[in-house]
Amino acid sequence: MLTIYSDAHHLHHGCELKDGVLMPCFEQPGRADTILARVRAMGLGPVAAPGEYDSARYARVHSARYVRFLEQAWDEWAATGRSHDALPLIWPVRDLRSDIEPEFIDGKLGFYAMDAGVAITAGTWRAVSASANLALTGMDALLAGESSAFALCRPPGHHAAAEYMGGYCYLNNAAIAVQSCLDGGARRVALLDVDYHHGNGGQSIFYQRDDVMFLSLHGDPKSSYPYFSGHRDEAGAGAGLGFNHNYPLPHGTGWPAYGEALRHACGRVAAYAPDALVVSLGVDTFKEDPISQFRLESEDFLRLGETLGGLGLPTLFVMEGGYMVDDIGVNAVNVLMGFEGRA
Ligand SMILES: NCCCCCC(=O)NO
Ligand SMILES: [Zn+2]
Repeated sequence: MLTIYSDAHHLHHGCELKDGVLMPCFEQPGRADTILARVRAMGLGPVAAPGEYDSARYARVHSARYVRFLEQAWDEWAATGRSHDALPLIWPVRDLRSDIEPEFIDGKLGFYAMDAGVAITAGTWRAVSASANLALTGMDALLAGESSAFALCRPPGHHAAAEYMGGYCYLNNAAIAVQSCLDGGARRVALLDVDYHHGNGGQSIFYQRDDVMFLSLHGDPKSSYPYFSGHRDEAGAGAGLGFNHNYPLPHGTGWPAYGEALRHACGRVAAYAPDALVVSLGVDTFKEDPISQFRLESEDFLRLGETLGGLGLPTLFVMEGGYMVDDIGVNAVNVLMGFEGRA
């Protein structure tokens, strides 16, 4: 399996406000480094650098003004004389106005964010755009005939929606790849999110469309981040009604229940008969993950990959979450090995 990787991710490692404390973000460079080392140790396949793409490709799923915000945010922040990480401090919730984009950077940060898990630093834009380019490069490989590819994206993207960032995510790498697949001639694409946290961004972007089926297995939002999306009754809207499927699962979920939900989701994918499958691959479903509450073991990720391989679809894996750095390489690559039948 081809892996797409860039060292540019080292340019980004901000702080986050977690449990009321400002701390180094759990979404750290060692995550991608550990996965890359495992890719190489297991001989998964060639490792390629990403191609260069115009930011207009990101604007196929994000708004142009949001992409411009991401590109310019650090400079606008630094122009105020601040050299530390930029974080949102106010959000347009409930009856506050969100129809007028603030001019000042502190207002824009909240206008374009859903939470305080998205620090912006001097290198964030370069890291974020490189991460999206990994996904575009992986999708170009599928469009050129590869049966599968792995975009080792960092930062992740599945919480980012058309006009907001959040949960360590800035550009929705997987959604950008899905749209690129359709722009490349596909009629239908399935986006399956196996990260512990609901992929609210991908759901939101494709919610009213029937050319993308979105499916997500995740911690029940009644008790898991992002808390405000991912319920079972979110079925799509308009032309998209019936093409959005959520599988909220309780704290403590292990492989038996997870595998059952995954097989059900795969049955829906098979019935949809897409031209390609994009997988938002988070491995924070691991039993030792420091910020999540499922109980998957490392061997279960082999089974997860095998189950996806059974679909027989051209498949792009896009890296999302997973924060037990010591085990993230084994767990992520186990999915890919299982997919290839090398379990
Ligand atoms: N800062 C709150 C928790 C963010 C979760 C990020 C993640 O792994 N999403 O998939
Ligand atoms: Zn996650």
